[in-house]
Amino acid sequence: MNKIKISSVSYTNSKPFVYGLQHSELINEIDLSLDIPSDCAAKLIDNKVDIGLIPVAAIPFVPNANIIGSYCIGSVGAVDSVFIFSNLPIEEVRTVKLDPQSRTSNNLAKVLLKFHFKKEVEFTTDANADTDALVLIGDRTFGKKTTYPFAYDMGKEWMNFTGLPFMYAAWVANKQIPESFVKEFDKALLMGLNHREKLISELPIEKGIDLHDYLMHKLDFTLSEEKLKAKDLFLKLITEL
Ligand SMILES: C=C(O[C@@H]1C=C(C(=O)O)C=C[C@H]1O)C(=O)O
Repeated sequence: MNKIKISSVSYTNSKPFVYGLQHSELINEIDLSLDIPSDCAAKLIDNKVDIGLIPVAAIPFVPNANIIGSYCIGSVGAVDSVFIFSNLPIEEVRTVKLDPQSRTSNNLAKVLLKFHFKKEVEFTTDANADTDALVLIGDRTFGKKTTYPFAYDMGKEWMNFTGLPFMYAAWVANKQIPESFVKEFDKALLMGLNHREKLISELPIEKGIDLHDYLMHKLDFTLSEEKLKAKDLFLKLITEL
């Protein structure tokens, strides 16, 4: 049988999932690559992989997209790695630089600025642009909370706005995946989540982030009804931007 091709996120947030996959029997049946989120999405859209841990904002662009399994990358309130970092208070921000590695959080920034903060701002993808604020996600945010005058945690702001948790990335397939595989896949992911304490003890200490708090409490990996509701609302709001 051909191996099932899977693209997972290369950031610390996904290490429990990767640990579970790498330490299960399933590793012999899959071809696992680790990519930045925008590449996870591109690979799934281009059918270079069968399953991807992809930004939820990219789901509408995946042919035959179906969310599989019981886990995701989410948070119930603050997440500690998805920020608008700013030189000015949000009320005064006029220009925002987007993060090329992101699909969800760039759109989340647009949704929050328009519907929550009620601001019309200019967005740019030009890496060299000098802007009032910028979107940044993943490990590159570690330690930066205190280097900018203002740091807006978008998981927290989404909660303030909607009262809902948030789902940043979901396991999505672009074709029907056998149920028996999904069952084993879920088992491997859960095993990884259950080994977080061990995994954390082996991670290098990062300045400016409490990795134990991040992986055990800030991130919330359960694909709950509430997170699905948040995903639907988020995708609807994107169409109204
Ligand atoms: C919590 C995070 O969630 C993520 C944010 C994503 C995005 O903005 O597109 C995609 C995948 C996840 O890695 C993070 O990267 O810090």
